[in-house]
Amino acid sequence: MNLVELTRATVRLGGQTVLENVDLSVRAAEILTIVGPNGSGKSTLLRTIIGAVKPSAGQVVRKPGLRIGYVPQKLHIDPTLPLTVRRFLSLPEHVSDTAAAEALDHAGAECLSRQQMASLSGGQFQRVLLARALLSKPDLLILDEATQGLDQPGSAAFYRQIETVRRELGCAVLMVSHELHVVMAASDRVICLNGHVCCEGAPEHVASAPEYRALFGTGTQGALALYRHEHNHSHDHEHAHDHGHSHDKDRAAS
Ligand SMILES: Nc1ncnc2c1ncn2[C@@H]1O[C@H](COP(=O)(O)OP(=O)(O)OP(=O)(O)O)[C@@H](O)[C@H]1O
Repeated sequence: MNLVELTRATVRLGGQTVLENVDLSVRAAEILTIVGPNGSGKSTLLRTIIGAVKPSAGQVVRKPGLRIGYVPQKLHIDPTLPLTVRRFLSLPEHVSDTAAAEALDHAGAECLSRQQMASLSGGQFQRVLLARALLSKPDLLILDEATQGLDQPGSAAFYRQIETVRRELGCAVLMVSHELHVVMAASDRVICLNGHVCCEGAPEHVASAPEYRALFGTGTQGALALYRHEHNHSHDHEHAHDHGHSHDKDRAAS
């Protein structure tokens, strides 16, 4: 069974139709990315998937017992508040030292436990938010513009960590980002949204679809061509899902 299944989901907010007849499935262990221009309904779609927004028509079915981990865009913490990473992970519910250490380890933040939240860099802060999302051992990890404010190497490193998380924990990942070529290269499947699903499929397929080009132009073609080339020559790499050329992807991204 798919983790989440939307069937002809329509969402109206404030008298406006934000999503119309959206069909979407999230499959186990896949990395699925939603791209779309500003105001195209990406955040609303995530909120519908989580269950925070109810569709006015159509259906949303979540796998029974589905555990969702959510990494927000940002979280404001009063910089004058003394709060270590370890204590932050135990808010609002206490977690064991072992669980906290494991989550930090998976998020690539194992050495941050004793640091003050206020002293973290943007990239370290996002990794701590990722660790917090992993505490619930999610089947589905959702990231909404989780690299906003990070520079390009920082974002690329964060997406590499997401690929590692998926490989180590086997969770599905659903993300929204404006960094089209970086996230698309890291995805198994891409959905292009503009109130409705314009097109979907493998990153290469979406990047060359007329609907996608009409919305975003052809700016990502070079990066995706490089990605496809590397992908086709990845036989000597270790993991089917770890395309094994993250550095090439970073280069493509820069
Ligand atoms: N609670 C709400 N009430 C009324 N309108 C809303 C509400 N939430 C979102 N909208 C409208 O729905 C549309 C889609 O918003 P949404 O935030 O889902 O888009 P988005 O693709 O995530 O945008 P961005 O890329 O700018 O973050 C916008 O026109 C927005 O004004």
